[in-house]
Amino acid sequence: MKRAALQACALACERGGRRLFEGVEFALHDGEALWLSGGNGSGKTSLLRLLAGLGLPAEGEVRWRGKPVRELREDYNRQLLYCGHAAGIKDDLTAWENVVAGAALSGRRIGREQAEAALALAGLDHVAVLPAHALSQGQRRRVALARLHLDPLPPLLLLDEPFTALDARAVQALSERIAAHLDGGGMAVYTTHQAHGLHPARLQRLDLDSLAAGVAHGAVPVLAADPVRDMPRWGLAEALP
Ligand SMILES: Nc1ncnc2c1ncn2[C@@H]1O[C@H](COP(=O)(O)OP(=O)(O)OP(=O)(O)O)[C@@H](O)[C@H]1O
Repeated sequence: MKRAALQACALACERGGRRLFEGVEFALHDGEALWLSGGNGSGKTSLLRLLAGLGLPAEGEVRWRGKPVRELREDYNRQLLYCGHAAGIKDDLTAWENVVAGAALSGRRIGREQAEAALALAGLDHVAVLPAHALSQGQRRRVALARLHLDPLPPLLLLDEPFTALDARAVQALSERIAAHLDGGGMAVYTTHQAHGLHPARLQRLDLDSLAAGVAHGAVPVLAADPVRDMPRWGLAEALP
């Protein structure tokens, strides 16, 4: 059987002296997506941060192609793009400078031209030279997500509420970009409370509420025939004008 690219092995997480979850297990292969679900405060962001190597688990470990990520460090960092919940945008930088700075955080050097091209694909070419403090919440979010339009993408996308504050067209563009990444053998782990246009053929779901209630032990495959089970039934097509 093919070896998993990303593996969570009996992960436990504590924040503020409280155990948020334990026994988190999943194996993600090339071309697969994992949807982290759960209510506010269930630990989705905390889990994503562990997967990004931004924190240490209380127990267990994260493995990348069979090796613990704490040993791989920078090598692992180059394999992923983490887009956090908070936009992570610096107010005094322009939109394009923020894209350059965001790429640098993932160890990538890009120039203004590349940053502006990514912004154009995110539908933001008209605000590239504006300082971030002059942008709307949705535009700031799009600036943060513009890194997803840089080629080549690293294999693993870790996306915390990527659809928040985006309008229907931006949700669609982002969904298409992620879908193309998955079709090309990439992977995505994402959290969302929202309806979106992402219907990956190979999707697993890890519900942190069920885990906390002791009714689940790890990620479960979501049937391709019903990929957005338990999501609001209205679809993106209906949301678009
Ligand atoms: N730096 C921190 N120090 C202490 N506690 C924290 C810290 N960060 C998060 N927590 C706590 O950990 C719990 C889980 O937070 P987390 O952000 O992972 O939840 P979440 O599932 O992503 O929530 P949401 O859906 O609201 O974004 C919360 O109770 C939160 O208060």
